[in-house]
Amino acid sequence: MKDNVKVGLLGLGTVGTGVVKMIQDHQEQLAHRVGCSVEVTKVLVKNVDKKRDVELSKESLTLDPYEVINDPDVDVIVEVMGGIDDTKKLLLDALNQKKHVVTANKDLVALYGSELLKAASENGCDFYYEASVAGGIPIIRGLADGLASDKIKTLMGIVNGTTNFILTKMNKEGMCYEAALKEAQDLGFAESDPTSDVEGLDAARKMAILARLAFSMNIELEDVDVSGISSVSDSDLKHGQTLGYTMKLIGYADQSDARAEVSVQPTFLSNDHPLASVNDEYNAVYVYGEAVGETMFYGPGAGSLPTATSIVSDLVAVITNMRLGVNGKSISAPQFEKQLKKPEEKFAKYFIRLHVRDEVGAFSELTKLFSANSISFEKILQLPLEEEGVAEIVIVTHKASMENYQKMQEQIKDLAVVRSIESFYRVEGEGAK
Ligand SMILES: NC(=O)C1=CN([C@@H]2O[C@H](COP(=O)(O)OP(=O)(O)OC[C@H]3O[C@@H](n4cnc5c(N)ncnc54)[C@H](OP(=O)(O)O)[C@@H]3O)[C@@H](O)[C@H]2O)C=CC1
Ligand SMILES: N[C@@H](CC=O)C(=O)O
Ligand code: NA
Repeated sequence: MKDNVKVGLLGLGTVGTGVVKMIQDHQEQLAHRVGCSVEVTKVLVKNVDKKRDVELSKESLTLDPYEVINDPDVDVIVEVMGGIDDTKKLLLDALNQKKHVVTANKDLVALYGSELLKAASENGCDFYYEASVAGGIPIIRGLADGLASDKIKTLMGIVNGTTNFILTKMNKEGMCYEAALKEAQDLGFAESDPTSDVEGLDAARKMAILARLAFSMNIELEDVDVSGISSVSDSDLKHGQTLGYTMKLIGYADQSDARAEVSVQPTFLSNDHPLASVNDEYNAVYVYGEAVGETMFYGPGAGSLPTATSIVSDLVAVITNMRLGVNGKSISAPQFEKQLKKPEEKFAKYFIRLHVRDEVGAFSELTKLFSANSISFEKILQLPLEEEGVAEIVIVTHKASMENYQKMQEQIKDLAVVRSIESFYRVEGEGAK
């Protein structure tokens, strides 16, 4: 075993800077853990003249990725530059050069994680990606190691800090959506184009990665049903609060009878669900295992040092494997063939807010339609609106199948008493699993 492991870094931005700081500041502890020193020797950047927050020799910076990847002295590549297709090519080239890879890149892992893991194993290399989901929370390791003995039934995650920050500000401080988004951008949580945060794509990528691992099935990004928070209104939040719910953007993954469903959608959580009190930019993943029951992983989902913690812990794992001579030996292929639930196999409760004509028989029309589709009411609110002759009705249903909801949604538009369907949200977290 070498007495000095050399790391090539692709990217020296928010996360890359944290990685260099941690390796430098925790050197003594790292050396004790892995039995050798660890050093960042080559770093890819876009601009070598930019002022950096860490001390690195100017000669270690390069504009050419292949100066890092082809360097025979570099043992491990840490990818913290972002990007998809070009970055995938770089990482495949690195693996083919027998370099181990650690990445924080959720966009890439969600789309090409299986391919990269396969290439790693064929080359006898490690490919680790803890930082790609929920930044500093050890959720990948939690599923892959901590809960390896269990059968995971359900995952529910708040895995996007930006949307959790926005919803918390709207809920607790009455801030408007636009102002809350601006603050999340100013604080640096949001992606450069925040559309992927607010429309749920960032969370969908993370849920695809988690569901693939938890269910050992090749779940792909396109298997995730996605909707974001951009149309959540103050009225929805207010009615939710009245009924004892908190709105969160929830990534939901569940498997029953070897069939999986994965979605990301704004969801009303019962206030007593543990995820309901995860606020601001924090992330959390609730995991229900058949044997263990309920567990929850909580912490910072982004940020320089939290994310670097996961990267450097992955480095510790790679170097430990080097010492033991077992790199690339972990099983990466999924155990099960992918099977997804059909709409008639997906069950949930829903919150529905409608504007209806306030006239005799309106309610009985609604009741007839819901019961024709085998959907029963659990909670109902009716409130007058400012406009004469129009009332707002909020219904929370008992659990029913997605197939029945879809039929009801199609038919409700044709009811003469219904003026508009204002919103429709999943409800979770009430009652036993
Ligand atoms: N920020 C966070 O909290 C989290 C980020 N991630 C992921 O980590 C990765 C990095 O994120 P972050 O540190 O925030 O990103 P930044 O934009 O802060 O940093 C990107 C770095 O990569 C360099 N870079 C980017 N493209 C190229 C290129 N084509 N050639 C050379 N250098 C390049 C930039 O160089 P230069 O400095 O010269 O401009 C910069 O140093 C992303 O995949 C992100 O999704 C994951 C979890 C949390
Ligand atoms: N934009 C992301 C950053 C981390 O992945 C988020 O808001 O969670
Ligand atoms: Na993580």
